[in-house]
Amino acid sequence: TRLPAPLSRAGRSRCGGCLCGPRAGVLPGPGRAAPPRRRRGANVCGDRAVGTPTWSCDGGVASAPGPRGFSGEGAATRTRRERPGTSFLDGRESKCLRAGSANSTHALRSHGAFEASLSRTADRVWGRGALDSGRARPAPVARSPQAALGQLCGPLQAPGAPRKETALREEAADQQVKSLSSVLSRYQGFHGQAGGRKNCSGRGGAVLYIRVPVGTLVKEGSEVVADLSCPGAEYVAARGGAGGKGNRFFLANDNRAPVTCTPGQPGQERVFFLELKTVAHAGMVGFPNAGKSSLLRAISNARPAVASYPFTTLKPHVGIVRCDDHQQIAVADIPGIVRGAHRNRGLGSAFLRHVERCRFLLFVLDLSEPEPWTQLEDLKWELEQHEAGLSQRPHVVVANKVDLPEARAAVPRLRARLGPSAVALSAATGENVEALLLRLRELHRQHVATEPQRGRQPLRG
Ligand SMILES: Nc1nc2c(ncn2[C@@H]2O[C@H](COP(=O)(O)OP(=O)(O)OP(=O)(O)O)[C@@H](O)[C@H]2O)c(=O)[nH]1
Ligand SMILES: [Mg+2]
Repeated sequence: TRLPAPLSRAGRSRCGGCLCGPRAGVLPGPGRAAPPRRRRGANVCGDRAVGTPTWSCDGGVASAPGPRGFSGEGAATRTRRERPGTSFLDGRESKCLRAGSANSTHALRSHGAFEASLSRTADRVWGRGALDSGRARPAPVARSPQAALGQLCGPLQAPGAPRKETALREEAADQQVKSLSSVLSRYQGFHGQAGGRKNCSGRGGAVLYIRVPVGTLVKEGSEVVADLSCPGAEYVAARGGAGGKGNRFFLANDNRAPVTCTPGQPGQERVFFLELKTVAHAGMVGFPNAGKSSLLRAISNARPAVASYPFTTLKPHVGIVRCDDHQQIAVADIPGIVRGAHRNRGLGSAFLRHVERCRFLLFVLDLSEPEPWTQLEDLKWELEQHEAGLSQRPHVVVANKVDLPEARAAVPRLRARLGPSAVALSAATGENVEALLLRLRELHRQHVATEPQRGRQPLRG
């Protein structure tokens, strides 16, 4: 009659007289404790099938495929351990293996010229080497993109653990980038390195910068998470997962030669929508054919298209006006607005978002039209429909085409209606353009005096 195997202190049966715990090839179920680690020199047992996670009492077992070197149930001694790889953890050495974190980013550009969407999927890199018990199994992480959205994958490392490998994904506002067309449709981050021998930590993954134009709004769903409105502004879009723990982490009095490591955690997965709002000091607002593009050509080096048909300009152009005192004023030529634009007439009001960022406005009226002052009322009405208070920003009223006889005749009536501050000029001939530049300079000076100093935002909080 075979006697039942003696019980260990933990209440588990020993096999073959050695001190090992559950038999190799058996996964510890819920509520069942992981096997204790074997002291050096203790007996080893366990049969195993290749590809099945297994345990041995000394913890020197890898995930699939299973390690070699142990065979036979109840084998009394271990004669030699074969290394499954160059970085296999040897029970006689203290080494640190770490898993790098990995991330990848997808971007889907939408139809609009100023919108793009970014999404990321997390990748994972498992630690090389051995996993020996349930304790070393990685925590389950959400796999579906929806479940993983906004998730910072991987727990923070315990004190004393090797340095966390973190890969950052960032967006940086760059003045050299003029549109979102340079933003690619997919980004993949850099992996952290695996740890090495002699207690060496792996190098963290490098920072991947995505350069976007100044004025980019970063949205996550409908929520605005970052407003990169000043040069050099940065936003950490996604963080890499924490690195794995090397076997040094598992060093204990009863385990002087740990051969356990943990894998790195998957990185963060987030989906962004990028929206560009043109940033300029002054925005030119007017009806189609009022002469906005012609005026921008007259006061700056910008060369927007000019034609005698409405809606020549379909996207904003920014020109730089250089003043005598070396100040530079950015002036944006906004596509024409018609009555009912807020009800989607004409080009609609989508591009009015570019006006939101302008510190002051130039209302450009076509003085050759009958009753040009009504244009001003309509323009202000449309701005108010888009955003309350938008029409109240500091502004200059510009009456264009004064070179035409009917326009010149309308100047006194215009002044009577709008006051003497309205600037009557001709973009075509350059008549009285200096008066507009002086007004621009004055508005810019007021803006600089009132605008709070905004420096470069910190990279990490
Ligand atoms: N006579 C005269 N014609 C002008 C003047 N400024 C512009 N024009 C003409 O007006 C027409 C429209 O000029 P644009 O500069 O394209 O007008 P716009 O406001 O940019 O028009 P959209 O881009 O459609 O909104 C062109 O045929 C210009 O030559 C001006 O000062 N005098
Ligand atoms: Mg134009």
